Amino acid sequence: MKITSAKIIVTSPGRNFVTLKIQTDQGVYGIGDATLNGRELSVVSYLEDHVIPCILGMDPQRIEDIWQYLYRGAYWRRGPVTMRAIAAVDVALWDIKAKMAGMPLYQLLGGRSRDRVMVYGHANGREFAETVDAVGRYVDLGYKAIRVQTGVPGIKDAYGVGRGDLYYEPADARLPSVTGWDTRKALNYVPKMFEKLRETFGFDYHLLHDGHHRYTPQEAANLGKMLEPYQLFWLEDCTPAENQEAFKLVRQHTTTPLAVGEIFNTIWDCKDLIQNQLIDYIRATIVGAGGVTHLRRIADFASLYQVRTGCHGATDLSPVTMGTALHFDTWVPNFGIQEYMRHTPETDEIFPHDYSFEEGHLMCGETPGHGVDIDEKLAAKYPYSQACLPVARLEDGTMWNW
Ligand SMILES: O=C(O)C(=O)C[C@H](O)[C@H](O)CO
Ligand SMILES: [Mg+2]
Repeated sequence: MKITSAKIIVTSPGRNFVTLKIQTDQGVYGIGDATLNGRELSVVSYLEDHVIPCILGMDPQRIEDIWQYLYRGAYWRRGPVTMRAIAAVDVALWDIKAKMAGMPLYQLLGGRSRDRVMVYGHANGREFAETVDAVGRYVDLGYKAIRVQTGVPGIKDAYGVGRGDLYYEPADARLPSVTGWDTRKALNYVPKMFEKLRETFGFDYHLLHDGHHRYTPQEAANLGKMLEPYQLFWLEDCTPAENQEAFKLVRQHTTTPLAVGEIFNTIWDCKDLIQNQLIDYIRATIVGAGGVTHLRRIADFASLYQVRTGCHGATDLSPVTMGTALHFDTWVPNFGIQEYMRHTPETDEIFPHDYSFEEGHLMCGETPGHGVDIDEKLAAKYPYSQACLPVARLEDGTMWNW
């Protein structure tokens, strides 16, 4: 069996998506997601210039070998561009293998570990009342777990707020727009928000919060401690994780569960965090961390330390990643939760899929493969349009982490 062609489809139904379609000499094709929000064309170039020429003629059944070839063979390892390109190939090959086997992907991975996959949605508001209303809408939609971000008085465009409710989109301008940050103001406001939410909705719902890399380890420890009475499912990205040791300080001071990893590319980014049990949930995802082949390696390693999965699932990950992640989540023994921000109806139309939502859970379908396809004619109607993620500055103008 041979790979006969590989084609890249860029489409922008409100946001950019990069999809790789691999064709074989047996007439079976597979698709993979290669979207890197705000840097889409860099992955397109990496695929076109360096990856596709190498894989043409290879045997698509040799998924592991092709993964190793693309990872080791480049000599230059890791990084978001390289690992997304590898992920796109890997997912397309798993799609092909599962289609050839006539099985939904989760069966190839080892079969079902659960009936359905608990997901969390994103609620946000500019202040308390609006945020409480937003959470209420998610409760009405049936969600059992809700990530909550709130505007903070005095902070311009606080992270995760005011960029859409069901269809959140942070990449909003050709050049990065400038948002603000003030840790003191956030620390004053965020715990009060969760107090209000627990008063209103009780403790039956899972609540989550994303610090989006804004706090120092000491500040993150303080936040985690203040949030303890509200029993969060997790506090995400409470401090930047390039220095994995930084989480020791946070861990020593709080029992609030910690999640990290949506920007991780390989097992090496989280090795110390996992083996030192500094986190509870690993957020690495299919498209970000080298596809099914590598994410499985991370999850298996994490299982040794009782760290559970919580795959990134923002809308900049296309339905191809969501569909594949749901097969992965259905199989993976140490599953925690799956993030689920809804794609717009236009996006769903371009990417027909067989997964479905019910009572706060997603279910993958039984179609052979990962269950997601692409309508190329429709995709062509939405040409690429450059959009960048914002940046953040402190009040005195200092650059901070967005
Ligand atoms: O979904 C999350 O937890 C995020 O932090 C979303 C990111 O800001 C988004 O994926 C950036 O493109
Ligand atoms: Mg996040």
